[in-house]
Amino acid sequence: MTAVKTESAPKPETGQPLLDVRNLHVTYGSGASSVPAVRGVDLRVEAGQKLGIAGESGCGKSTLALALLRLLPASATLSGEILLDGEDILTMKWGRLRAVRWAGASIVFQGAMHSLNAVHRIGDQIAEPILLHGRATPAAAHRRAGELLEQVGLPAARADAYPHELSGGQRQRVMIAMALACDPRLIIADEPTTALDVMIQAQILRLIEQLVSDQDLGLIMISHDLAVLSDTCDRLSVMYAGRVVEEGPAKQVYENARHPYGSALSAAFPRIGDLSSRHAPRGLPGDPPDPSALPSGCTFHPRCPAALDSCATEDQELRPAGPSRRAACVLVEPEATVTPGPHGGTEEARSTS
Ligand SMILES: Nc1ncnc2c1ncn2[C@@H]1O[C@H](COP(=O)(O)OP(=O)(O)OP(=O)(O)O)[C@@H](O)[C@H]1O
Repeated sequence: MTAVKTESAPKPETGQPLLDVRNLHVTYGSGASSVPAVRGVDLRVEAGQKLGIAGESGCGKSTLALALLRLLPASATLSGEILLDGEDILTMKWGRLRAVRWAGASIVFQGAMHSLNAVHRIGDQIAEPILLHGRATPAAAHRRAGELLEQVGLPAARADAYPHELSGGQRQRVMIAMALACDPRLIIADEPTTALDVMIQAQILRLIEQLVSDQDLGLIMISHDLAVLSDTCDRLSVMYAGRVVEEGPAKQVYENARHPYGSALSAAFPRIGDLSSRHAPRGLPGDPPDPSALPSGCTFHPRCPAALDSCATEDQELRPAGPSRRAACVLVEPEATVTPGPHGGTEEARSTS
């Protein structure tokens, strides 16, 4: 992985956020076969704030999550800034980066069975980052592992179990305990409830919410499911083809997306128990583009039911779309709403008030 410095954006006037990502680009490979997976993403997370990142498979969400802690393979080139408490992760020396991983920010990956080591007891696995960071003696680290298990709703005695002795939901709780082991300020959860059944999914989401609020942590939660994110998070960023195309307060983005892609994604993911006409599930035809062969103009235009002729040639930047909201669509004005139309298209309603 290569980090390339680019020109800094101006510093905000107000207090420094916990995480401030500026103009982040990630490209896999080089030359004609390069894959621009993340293209100029800006994000901010304050302590105690929960940011959801939504988008279909292939939109660059996991690449973004891994980039935040420089966990990408060597073929990835990064540029921009990732300021965690004001320190740039991209230019950090290795020693400092090792200290920041787990203790500054930690990641809960999807699929706990693959992330846990099958041949080690879970208590040892939770204690490992504590020992690696020299935070405690082996005995104290194991005591702490038991406390962490209790914090995530498991008996401390489960520390002696192997991963295969636990259910999927219990293993995900272990992953969360491990992520908390070195008292990070930011948790990045990449599809933390994928592959869990709906009841367990809800329990894990409530657990994450509780821990984040009790410990005043920042949270980035990644999912393709806009309904889940809108229930859990304060703000949402919707990604398409490596870019954020819409951002704003979570419930507003879910209920009344301004970008036709946000609108289509919210229609595709109804809330459980909310299959009213407003949120009857509707499929979004087609697939996100191959990042190595992006369409011209707005990358969503080939799938967009509201596309104008100009969308095939003119790219759109994020623009204000209401208080604390932005969207990258030519149809969007601060007072405008783009709502799903009766046939799966979108209708634009501009308020004159
Ligand atoms: N190691 C890699 N080398 C080359 N291309 C990659 C690599 N990892 C991911 N990509 C490509 O980068 C793009 C973004 O992938 P990424 O996994 O970040 O998307 P995603 O939105 O997280 O999707 P998913 O939810 O399926 O994980 C995809 O086109 C993917 O094929």
